[in-house]
Amino acid sequence: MKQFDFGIVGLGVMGKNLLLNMADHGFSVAGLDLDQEKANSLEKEAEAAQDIKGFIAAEKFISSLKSPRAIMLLVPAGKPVDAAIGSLLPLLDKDDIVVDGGNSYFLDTERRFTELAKKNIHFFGMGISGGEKGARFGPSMMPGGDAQAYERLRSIFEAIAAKVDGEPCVTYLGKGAAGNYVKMVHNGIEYGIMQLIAEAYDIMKQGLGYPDDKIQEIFESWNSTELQSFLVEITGLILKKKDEETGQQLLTLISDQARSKGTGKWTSQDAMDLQAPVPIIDMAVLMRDISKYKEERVEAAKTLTWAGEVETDTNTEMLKNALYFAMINAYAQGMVQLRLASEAYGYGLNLEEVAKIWRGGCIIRAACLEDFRKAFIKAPELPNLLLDKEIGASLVARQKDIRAVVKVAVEKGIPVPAFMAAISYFDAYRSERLSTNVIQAQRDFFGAHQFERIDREGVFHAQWE
Ligand SMILES: NC(=O)C1=CN([C@@H]2O[C@H](COP(=O)(O)OP(=O)(O)OC[C@H]3O[C@@H](n4cnc5c(N)ncnc54)[C@H](OP(=O)(O)O)[C@@H]3O)[C@@H](O)[C@H]2O)C=CC1
Ligand SMILES: O=C(CO)[C@H](O)[C@H](O)COP(=O)(O)O
Repeated sequence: MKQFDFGIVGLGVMGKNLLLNMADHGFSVAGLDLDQEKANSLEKEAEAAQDIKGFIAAEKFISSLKSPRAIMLLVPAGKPVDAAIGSLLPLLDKDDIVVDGGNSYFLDTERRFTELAKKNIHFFGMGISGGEKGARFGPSMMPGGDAQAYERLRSIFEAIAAKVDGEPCVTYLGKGAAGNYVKMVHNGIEYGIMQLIAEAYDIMKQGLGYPDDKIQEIFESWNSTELQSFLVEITGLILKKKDEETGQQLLTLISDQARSKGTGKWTSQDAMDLQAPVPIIDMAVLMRDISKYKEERVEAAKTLTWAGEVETDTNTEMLKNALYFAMINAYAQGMVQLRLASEAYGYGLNLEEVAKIWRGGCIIRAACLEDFRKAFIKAPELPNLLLDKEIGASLVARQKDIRAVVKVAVEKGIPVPAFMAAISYFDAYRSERLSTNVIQAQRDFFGAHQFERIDREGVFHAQWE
């Protein structure tokens, strides 16, 4: 039987393209997937000269690989990785190498390393970036952990990696789960930049009222300036794409509910543990979260209306109103967390009672807690205090003042991140439509992650170029 140099488990977006890339570089490769169609499509897409075979039976796949074996997992992070390892493990031999090329949580990688080491199997995590095209024609790869095992595979990875000035975009990064950790933070930065681009788009669209073709030209031109980057480049291309059926700009038909797979959230969570402030990444994660509250946003848009132009200066009365506005938003956010925690952990919390006992004695006691209590008596299932008629009206009446305070603070260079977070949360929550459709389009462009549309049911993938 033919013996292959390298095997990949999971023939989806990344696995299939990495195998084709390896075959381009003269390696003989085999792939395993649970789905016969995917195994077939791998062979169909290969060129005659390429040495590629697809399998759906783990035994045949494993016995087709040269020993000691080199196998990479490219299956979704979490349980599928453990399931894939579980199915391979009885078939592996001492000194075989298993590389997890997916976006696994770094502590899962540490655990898997320990478990596989007991069986004398080398295991290491290697984050991979570049999406579908990167995998096919040259990704950036971030290995860490077992340095000797990496060394055995280095020539393959260096051959298939992207090159800059002749240097491959892959190098051993450090011990343990360093590879997955670096890729996690890469994705956190990715989230931050995608959110910033979406905001820049929104400022041009809503704030300056530019037509779509002008915004497209601006993004395209920015890519020839100091902003040159993959994400700016693809945004220019995304804005160009017309929907084949309606002839409209496809972006405007994409749902603004942004999906995510976890790496951005983990970046924020671990940054908090390390006391590493990453507020842009935090904001990017929470904007994807807020985007999910579509029904509430549509509802809030009806009552929490914009109050018009703001003052150019501020005074203590305005500051008092701004502080009240921001404080109410802080309570509203905490109450939403309690409601969700109650559902998730089965606490059976009654938020009216929480508001009641917080009215006195505790550090956050305040006159407004009586208003919250009344709001929850009126509507025990109230999803967010901002949706209460009286509370909402009290915020609408004060919004000009917090906007003025933030404006003055920004002009004078005074850090007011909590005031900014309050007004940003309010504005995001009262947005019937957010610019997170840009994020959904970007995710589909680079990673074939698919998107929902506003004019029909289902999930879609576009050929963006
Ligand atoms: N798409 C992207 O842009 C990028 C993805 N990644 C990461 O790479 C990994 C793979 O992503 P991607 O290729 O997009 O995912 P896909 O969902 O496109 O592909 C995963 C494939 O793995 C198969 N699979 C799942 N479990 C097993 C198993 N036990 N044995 C064999 N095959 C299995 C799936 O089959 P089935 O569908 O039938 O379940 C599917 O074909 C993930 O961790 C992802 O986060 C990293 C960088 C970029
Ligand atoms: O790793 C990637 C890109 O570098 C993947 O495309 C990842 O899925 C992106 O994260 P998310 O799906 O949460 O937007």
